[in-house]
Amino acid sequence: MTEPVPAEGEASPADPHLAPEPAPTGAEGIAQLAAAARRVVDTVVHADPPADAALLAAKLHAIADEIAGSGRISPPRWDNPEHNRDHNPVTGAANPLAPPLTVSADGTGGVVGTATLGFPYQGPPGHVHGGISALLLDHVLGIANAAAGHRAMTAWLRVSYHRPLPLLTECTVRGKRVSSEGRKIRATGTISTGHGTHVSAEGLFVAVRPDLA
Ligand SMILES: CCCCCCCCCC(=O)SCCNC(=O)CCNC(=O)[C@H](O)C(C)(C)COP(=O)(O)OP(=O)(O)OC[C@H]1O[C@@H](n2cnc3c(N)ncnc32)[C@H](O)[C@@H]1OP(=O)(O)O
Repeated sequence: MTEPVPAEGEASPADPHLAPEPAPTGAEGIAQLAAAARRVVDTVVHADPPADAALLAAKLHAIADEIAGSGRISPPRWDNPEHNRDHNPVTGAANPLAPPLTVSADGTGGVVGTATLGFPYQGPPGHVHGGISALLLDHVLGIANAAAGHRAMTAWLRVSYHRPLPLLTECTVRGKRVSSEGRKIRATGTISTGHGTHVSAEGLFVAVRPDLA
């Protein structure tokens, strides 16, 4: 069947270029750039080397130069929640390294997040690198502590790998503060899929000194 032809000067609703989204600003714009950069990384990691790789690399450098031309954000500060939230490598919408994991309260005093990890996070073939699992748990336990009112640094984290965590499979990351004693906070967490628990962790965190927080 032939598509109806729009009258002269009339935008065709089928053509996305004729009805562009309003230009994003601020955090939304950075999140959009980060999502595009994430896609570039994911594509590059499992691409066959293209014949024109040098040309494509030059184009990517030109794009990076153009983005850098708009300047840089101010240095990170402990008391800047926007930086902490948007730029971290786990949940940060502004960080192309972040899957990103989306985290919210789990209704029982802990926090829960989901993510589907692709090839940039691969360790054993077809499975997530153990260091990435530790990263996710470290951060989610930190968020669980923050949600319970404690901004704290990891003193130690003990991670147990029960079974390999598959790539390209939605996983659920949970964290919960279990106790506090002075500035010392203990928290635990898991990474699971429909097949059960793959990774678990427990950690000791120490509340950030008041002169830093
Ligand atoms: C919305 C926000 C969400 C944020 C989520 C972010 C999560 C990010 C998690 C991270 O990745 S944090 C980065 C990785 N961790 C670090 O870089 C920490 C490096 N270490 C330090 O900065 C300090 O060693 C530390 C803050 C952990 C403790 O130094 P302090 O000078 O503040 O504390 P102090 O040494 O006085 O110790 C306080 C208590 O903790 C105990 N402690 C400290 N480190 C310990 C350790 N490693 N093992 C066992 N206990 C430890 C210490 O014995 C003592 O116990 P008591 O009160 O019973 O005497």
